[in-house]
Amino acid sequence: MDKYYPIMLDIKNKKCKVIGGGRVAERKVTSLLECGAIVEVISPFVSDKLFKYYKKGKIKLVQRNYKYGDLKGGYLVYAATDNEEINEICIKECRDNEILLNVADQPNMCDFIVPANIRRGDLNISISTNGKSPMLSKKIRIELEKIFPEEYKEYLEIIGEIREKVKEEIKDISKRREIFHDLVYSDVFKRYLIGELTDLKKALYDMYFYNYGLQGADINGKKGNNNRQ
Ligand SMILES: C[C@@]1(CC(=O)O)c2cc3[nH]c(cc4nc(cc5[nH]c(cc(n2)[C@H]1CCC(=O)O)[C@@](C)(CC(=O)O)[C@@H]5CCC(=O)O)C(CC(=O)O)=C4CCC(=O)O)c(CCC(=O)O)c3CC(=O)O
Ligand SMILES: NC(=O)C1=CN([C@@H]2O[C@H](COP(=O)(O)OP(=O)(O)OC[C@H]3O[C@@H](n4cnc5c(N)ncnc54)[C@H](O)[C@@H]3O)[C@@H](O)[C@H]2O)C=CC1
Repeated sequence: MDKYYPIMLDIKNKKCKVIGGGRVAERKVTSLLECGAIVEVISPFVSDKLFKYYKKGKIKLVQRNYKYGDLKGGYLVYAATDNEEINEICIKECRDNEILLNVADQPNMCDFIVPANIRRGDLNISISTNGKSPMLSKKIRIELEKIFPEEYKEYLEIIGEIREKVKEEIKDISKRREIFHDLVYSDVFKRYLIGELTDLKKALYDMYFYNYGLQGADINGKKGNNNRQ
């Protein structure tokens, strides 16, 4: 049975607490900030980057050792010290208060683990090895970044926009599904990536209108040619 259930969690404006201020804490804090969390770091010493975050008002800093009680009100907690005693107290506090916990150096004590992640606008690709090899997660992330370039952001924006239109304009669910299939499986985006097309938005809209708007006099019936694969 898989221990971990992958979900996309909305942590905007949620209080997330990180114990420790080293390289690992820094990585966790950075991704928490990217998702709009309210971040508090508890650590006697913090890295330069974390101190900059504090100076810019991006995080709250409690500059001392962690003690039981500090995690009150936390939504997610990360223990990123190199200290097993601290982990133990923190684990107890989180268990007592049903707070979800990530322990950087004790995967067996984690309620959740952090995957390697690629963002292309609203496209999110996460990779996890269930803790077996974070280095492998990182390597796969780097490989996938080449396969899924930045342009996916724009592509997804456009097909998301067209999808909303289709949902409004076309009542027949199976027809809608066909249109979404064609938008995603056509070679338009591939041609844009290799420079054969310059205006992606126009090409995708043209495809939609040609196949389902202008050509099909009856929007739910007749259909023009499409590039179904
Ligand atoms: C279980 C987990 C818990 C958690 O942290 O959530 C965990 C645990 C541990 N990591 C360790 C080591 C390393 N971690 C990295 C990197 C990352 N670690 C991340 C996640 C996770 N790490 C979770 C599982 C993810 C999964 O399921 O695959 C990533 C993906 C996400 C992130 O942290 O943001 C991020 C890559 C981000 C990116 O670049 O894309 C590197 C690589 C490097 O530093 O270059 C190394 C050194 C090489 C190696 O060991 O593989 C150690 C041993 C420490 C020691 O040796 O003492 C432990 C503890 C243990 O295993 O006992
Ligand atoms: N999960 C992951 O992705 C990885 C985990 N690790 C493990 O994570 C742990 C942390 O790694 P690094 O950030 O590189 O270590 P680090 O030594 O750079 O940072 C540890 C931080 O903990 C703080 N700290 C120590 N005692 C504390 C206390 N009582 N209360 C609050 N803060 C305290 C220190 O001030 C320091 O800022 C290590 O045990 C390491 O083995 C290491 C690499 C990756």
